[in-house]
Amino acid sequence: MRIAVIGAGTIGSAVAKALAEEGYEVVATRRKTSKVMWLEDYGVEVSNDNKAAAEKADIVILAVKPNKVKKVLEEVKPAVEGKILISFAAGLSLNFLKRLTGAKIVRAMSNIAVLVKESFTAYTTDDLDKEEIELVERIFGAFGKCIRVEEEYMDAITGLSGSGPAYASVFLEALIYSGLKVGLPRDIARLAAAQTLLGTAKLLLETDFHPAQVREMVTTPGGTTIDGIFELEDSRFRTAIMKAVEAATKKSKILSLEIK
Ligand SMILES: NC(=O)C1=CN([C@@H]2O[C@H](COP(=O)(O)OP(=O)(O)OC[C@H]3O[C@@H](n4cnc5c(N)ncnc54)[C@H](OP(=O)(O)O)[C@@H]3O)[C@@H](O)[C@H]2O)C=CC1
Ligand SMILES: O=C(O)[C@@H]1CCC=N1
Repeated sequence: MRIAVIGAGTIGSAVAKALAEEGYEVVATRRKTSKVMWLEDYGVEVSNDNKAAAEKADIVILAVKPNKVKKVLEEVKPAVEGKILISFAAGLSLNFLKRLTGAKIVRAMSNIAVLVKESFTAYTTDDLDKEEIELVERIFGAFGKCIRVEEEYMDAITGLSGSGPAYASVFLEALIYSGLKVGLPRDIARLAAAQTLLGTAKLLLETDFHPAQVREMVTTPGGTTIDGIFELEDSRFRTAIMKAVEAATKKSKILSLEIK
């Protein structure tokens, strides 16, 4: 199975590395190839020839920015005819992508945790048979967890879990920073913050606890946590997160309108 990753930038290079580590034959393209020569250490072939890469591949993954998709698809159109084409471009619909190629389209949204095989990938398609779905899910399995969803959810997924590592990182940065404020050394603050977020996420994934239950379990009456929660509520922390996800979702929706 040979996979071409077109657009080996932030997410494309992470995807190429993850697939190569899983044993797939991978070619990754971008114009400034010097920036990703490190991928060769993982057995990835690096190239600046999208057309040749797509021609030789069984499956093509598109990881260029949304505003570059049209140009790249014009270039590789004959080469991807009838092949599975997975697009990671935010906002671009199945219909938009289908109008540009005769490929079997999968619209997907992953996140940067591909780098540690803990990504969340949601995808939608109406072109693939059962075997092809299995194939695509095996590919996404190299990145972490994956689910198939209706296309109507893809913009919301983009706003929540595609962009999510950025929100989580802002929260982590704030936790680490506050650790410094209350006197912790940097390395201890970093470890305490990251492990706490990881542990809490695991609690949700491995038990049936609702986050509100976890919050209640931690909040000892008259104890320390309630003083922290009081400050968070006063700062409308949950409203801020909801506004962030809503704004990113809206942006995903307008991207395809902008790139008509
Ligand atoms: N970053 C993330 O966490 C996520 C991003 N995405 C999606 O992935 C896509 C890429 O995002 P991101 O990785 O952040 O962006 P980057 O800018 O880091 O990567 C895009 C890459 O595309 C390359 N590129 C541009 N034009 C061409 C071309 N004609 N042929 C081949 N390669 C080209 C660029 O390299 P060069 O200039 O050298 O050609 C660049 O490295 C977007 O559509 C985004 O919506 C999806 C999920 C998560
Ligand atoms: O910011 C972006 O547009 C991309 C899509 C999801 C994460 N990064």
